[in-house]
Amino acid sequence: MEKDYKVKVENVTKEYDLFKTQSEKLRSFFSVSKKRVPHFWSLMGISLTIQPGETLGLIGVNGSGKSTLSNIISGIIPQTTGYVDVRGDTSIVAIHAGLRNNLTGRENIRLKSLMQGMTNEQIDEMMPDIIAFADIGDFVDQPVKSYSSGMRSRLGFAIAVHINPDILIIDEALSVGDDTFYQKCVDKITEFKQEGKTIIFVSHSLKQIEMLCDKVAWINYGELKMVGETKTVTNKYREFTKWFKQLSKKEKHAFETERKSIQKNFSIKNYQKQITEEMQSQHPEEKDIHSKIHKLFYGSVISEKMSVWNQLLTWAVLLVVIFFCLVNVSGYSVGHVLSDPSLIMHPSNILRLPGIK
Ligand SMILES: Nc1ncnc2c1ncn2[C@@H]1O[C@H](COP(=O)(O)OP(=O)(O)OP(=O)(O)O)[C@@H](O)[C@H]1O
Repeated sequence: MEKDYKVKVENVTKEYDLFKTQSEKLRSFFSVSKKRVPHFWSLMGISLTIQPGETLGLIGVNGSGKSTLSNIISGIIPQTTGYVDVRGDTSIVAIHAGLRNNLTGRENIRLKSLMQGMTNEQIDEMMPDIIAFADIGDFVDQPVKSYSSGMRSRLGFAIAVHINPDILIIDEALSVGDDTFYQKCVDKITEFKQEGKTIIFVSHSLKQIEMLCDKVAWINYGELKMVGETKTVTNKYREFTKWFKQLSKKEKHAFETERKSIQKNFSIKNYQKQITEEMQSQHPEEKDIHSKIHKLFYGSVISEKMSVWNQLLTWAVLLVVIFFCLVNVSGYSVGHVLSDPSLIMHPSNILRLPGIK
C-alpha cells in the first residue's frame, strides 16, 4: 500500500518570516546578524499519505494551515523542512491562486494549459469546452481583475478539470459559486473520482466533505490533529467546534492566543531532536539515525534564506569588486595599492587632467 501512494508528505513544516516592509525583507536576506524578524510556523510537522484514487478532505479552522499544505503539495510554495513526494501532475483551483489578473480569461486558459505542457493545437481544441464549462459569457475576453470571486472560481475550476491532472486540488473554490455551478463541479468531481483520480478537497463545509471525501485530515493550528475515515474525523471536528463556540469571547481569545504563541515559538531543532529520539526508540538497531533524519528534514529542501557562509561569500565578493573599482580609478597597479593602501585615497589618473600638473 505504502509504495503505491500518490502523495506523501513527511514531517513537513512551513515557516513564514513576518516582515513589515520589503526593505526589511531585503536587509534580512543580506544580514549576517542572528537577530531575527518575528516568524510564524504555519505547519509544524505534518505527515500523511494519499493513495491513488483517494479523495482526501482537509478541514480545520481559519488559519490552521490547509492552504499552506495544499500549496506545498501543488508546488506553488516550498516547504521549510520535510519530505514531499507527489507522483503526477497537479492542478489547483483556489479562489486567489493561479489566474493572472491582467490577462483575459481566454489568455489565462492558454497560459495555464501551456504551463501544463499542452500544445497550442490541443488548447485550441479544448478552448470551447473550457469556456462552455466556465459559463462566464463575454467576460472570457475581459481581464480577470474585473471578475467577481464566483467568476474566478468558475474559470479556475473549468481550466483545472480540463487540463486533466493526475491530482486535482480544490481549495475552497466551491464556496463562492452559485448552486448551479456548484452542482456542475460536484458532478465533475464525481466523474474524476470514478476515473480513479486523486483529489485533495479543502473546505469549511462538512457537508461537502462528507459527500465527497474518502478520508479526512484535520489540521489544527499547524498540526495534524487527526487523519482517518471521513465520518470519524468530521464528528470529532464537530465536537471541537461545538466546544469552541460555547466558550466566552475572552476564553476564545485566550485559546487562540495560546495556539498562535505555540506556532510563533516552535523550535525546528527541538522537533528534529524529538523525531530522532522517536526513531531511535522504535528502531534501536538502526545506525546513523541522526543523518537519516537530517536528510529527511533538509534533503529535498531548497533554502529560501542565504546561509551564513553564502552571506559571507557575497560580502567578500562585493568587497573585492569595490576594491578593484577603486584601484582602477586610482590609476595605480594592484601591487602598488597593496603595498600602500593609502594610494587609493590619492587617485593619480583622474586628477591628472591635460594641462594640470
Ligand atoms: N505569506 C505569508 N506570510 C505570513 N504568514 C502567512 C502567509 N501565508 C499564510 N500565512 C499564515 O499561515 C497560517 C496558515 O494559513 P493558511 O492560509 O494555510 O490557513 P487555512 O487553514 O487555509 O485558512 P483559511 O481556512 O482561512 O483559508 C495563517 O496564520 C496565515 O496567517
